[in-house]
Amino acid sequence: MTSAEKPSGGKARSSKPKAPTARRVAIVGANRIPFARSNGPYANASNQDMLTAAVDGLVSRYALQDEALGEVAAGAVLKHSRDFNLAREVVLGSRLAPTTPAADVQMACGTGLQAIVNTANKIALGQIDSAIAGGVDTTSDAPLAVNDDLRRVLVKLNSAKTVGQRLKLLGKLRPGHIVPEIPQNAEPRTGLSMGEHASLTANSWDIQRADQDELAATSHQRLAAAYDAGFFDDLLTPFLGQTRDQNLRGDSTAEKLGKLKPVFGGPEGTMTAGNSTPLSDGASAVLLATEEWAKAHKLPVLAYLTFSQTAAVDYVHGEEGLLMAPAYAVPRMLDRAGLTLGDFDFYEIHEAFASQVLATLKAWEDPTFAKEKLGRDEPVGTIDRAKLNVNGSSLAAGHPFAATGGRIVGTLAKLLAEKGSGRGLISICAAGGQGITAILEK
Ligand SMILES: CC(=O)CC(=O)SCCNC(=O)CCNC(=O)[C@H](O)C(C)(C)COP(=O)(O)OP(=O)(O)OC[C@H]1O[C@@H](n2cnc3c(N)ncnc32)[C@H](O)[C@@H]1OP(=O)(O)O
Repeated sequence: MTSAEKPSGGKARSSKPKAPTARRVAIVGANRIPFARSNGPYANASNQDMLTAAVDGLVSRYALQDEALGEVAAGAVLKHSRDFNLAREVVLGSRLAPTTPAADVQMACGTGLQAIVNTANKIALGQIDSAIAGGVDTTSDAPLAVNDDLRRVLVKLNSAKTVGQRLKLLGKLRPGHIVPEIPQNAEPRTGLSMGEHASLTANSWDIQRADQDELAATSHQRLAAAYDAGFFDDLLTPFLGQTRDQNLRGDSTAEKLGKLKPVFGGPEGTMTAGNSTPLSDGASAVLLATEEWAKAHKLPVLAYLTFSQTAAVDYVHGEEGLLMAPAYAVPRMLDRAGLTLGDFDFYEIHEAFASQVLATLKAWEDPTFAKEKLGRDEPVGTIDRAKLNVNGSSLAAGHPFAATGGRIVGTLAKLLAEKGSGRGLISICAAGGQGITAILEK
């Protein structure tokens, strides 16, 4: 080491450098605002407003006023350019100490869980002791961009030095320049919407309409029952008058859902507004820490985050469905954890579309998928449906993209805390052909 490389302050330390050690990562708490339908009660709320409400809900519940956490990590799928580091803006607008560092995360619908895993890894490696992680999304306040031609003129106008230069540039403006670029719920590389992609997958896996409607009705019924039982009382902060997820219809039945018209896949399609998630607004946040931090703050541990995995599929050149990456991520994660698909008390599979959940379950049960796609002699396994999304999921709650990970982690951590022991599996599909999964244990 040259003298210039020595740590400031003079002598190099004599003590042995510490090797990074894996520490247990505790889920200490979770909070979200009720989810709302697009252009509903949160139509005038921004991503910052909603995520700050979710974070400040944790601050109130766990007495974190002026607390400097190790990090806040969060993101949004759709966000304005003013929110370039949305997480940091949320810290500065919250009641946490402004000295809490913050990082922005983006992995489409995997954003919330990816933010949680990022901070969990830092806690495990001894880099931080506590964190809040989560996500937010609004389809009501989606950013509209000016089109490229107008942008070029405006940028040049900003640096024009003379009146003549400005007038010349203004003379280039055409009526078509004012047409904004509206964000599309579509894959940039295929131009197909998430629903159209899911419909192709539903056809290739032969997913029946009646099974999709049954799954959607169950999601509504279970979420309504969980609200009635008070399950969400300490997981939710009311926001703008909402105390429950606005999309929830506890009286949903497969029969009623069976009457809705197809919205994806043409007139013969099986996917409807009832068995697809609605466009939604909302935010969620999760408090993670070491066991020592939790103990020092006199906070009980709900559950531990023990494993996570990501996977991606080539939906552009290959035959694989856009939202099928969890079918690969889960078996990989099970192998790393030394577990089988049956070794869980709860399964939280994000319901982007009922058909997508059913296609994933079918892939895990399929010997050909196991052999040809996973290189396994046996299928991954079958899930006991009684343990799947026991308190409802995205079809009923709604799906503000980046907020779904925190909703699921909070729900599962509380389920495990109530049970007192056990293990839960989380699986989330994401745009871009990606998937992220995790295991929580108590
Ligand atoms: C992004 C990622 O990274 C990964 C992912 O998660 S992919 C998933 C991303 N999310 C999406 O793509 C969102 C997809 N959803 C949509 O685009 C829209 O919600 C949609 C096109 C499916 C429907 O939109 P819409 O037509 O505005 O729905 P909406 O008007 O609310 O409902 C249509 C009808 O169904 C009815 N309906 C909906 N849910 C019902 C239920 N549970 N029970 C009974 N009826 C129901 C409504 O009452 C309505 O009936 P009327 O026409 O008689 O009023």
